[in-house]
Amino acid sequence: MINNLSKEHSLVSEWIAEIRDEQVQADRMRFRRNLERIGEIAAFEISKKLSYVRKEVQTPLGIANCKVLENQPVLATILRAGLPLHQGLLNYFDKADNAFVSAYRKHNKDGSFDISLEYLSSPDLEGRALIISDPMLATGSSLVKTIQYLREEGEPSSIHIVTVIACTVGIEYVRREFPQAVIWCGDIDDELTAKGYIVPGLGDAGDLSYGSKTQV
Ligand SMILES: O=P(O)(O)OC[C@H]1O[C@H](OP(=O)(O)OP(=O)(O)O)[C@H](O)[C@@H]1O
Ligand SMILES: O=c1cc[nH]c(=O)[nH]1
Ligand SMILES: [Mg+2]
Repeated sequence: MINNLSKEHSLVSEWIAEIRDEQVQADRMRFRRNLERIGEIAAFEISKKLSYVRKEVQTPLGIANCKVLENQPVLATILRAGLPLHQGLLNYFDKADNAFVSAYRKHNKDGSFDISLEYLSSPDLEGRALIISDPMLATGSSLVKTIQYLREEGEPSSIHIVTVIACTVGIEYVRREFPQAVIWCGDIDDELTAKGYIVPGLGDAGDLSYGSKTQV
């Protein structure tokens, strides 16, 4: 299942226009904050799909019958571009547990690349709602490999994928591998370059958030 957060008119469209805009991108703080804001909106939408239990809360004047999350989700993200989006999710799911994975494109001499996964820090995922964020879903290889890796830490009760710009081919790959996962995206683009960049996309989300890195 796929939910496009800009299908309805909302501020998400305005923030996506800003993160795509090469002039606005010069302001790295705004770029990161816009990713974070989209994470906050995604958290609110996902929160409507989770389970709640009744809880009696003592107010200064009486007892209120409230609803609270039955279980806290696990928020996972992929270093490094995932960090601002993850922070947005964590701003709302403030009691969540967290998982971090390092996945990056290791470039070969012929211009092709493999996804290198070197670091994983995760709680037991058995029976938990897993919300995994990465702003760019291009070929889908990073997400697919990351989810395979994370599932070794236990089988989640549900998987939500939060991304900002998703490419059609990557969405299809992720859906084939994990038909049970729900994808939340900010916008969908159809084109992918031979080097795996989304067009029009926004460029390199990691570099735009944190600066360029030496080629690996
Ligand atoms: O769908 P895919 O084709 O796998 O591409 C998407 C991945 O590429 C980017 O990370 P990148 O490798 O640029 O690392 P970075 O976050 O350090 O910039 C992005 O944040 C995703 O993790
Ligand atoms: O277009 C793309 C593809 C992968 N990663 C990015 O940051 N941008
Ligand atoms: Mg990058």
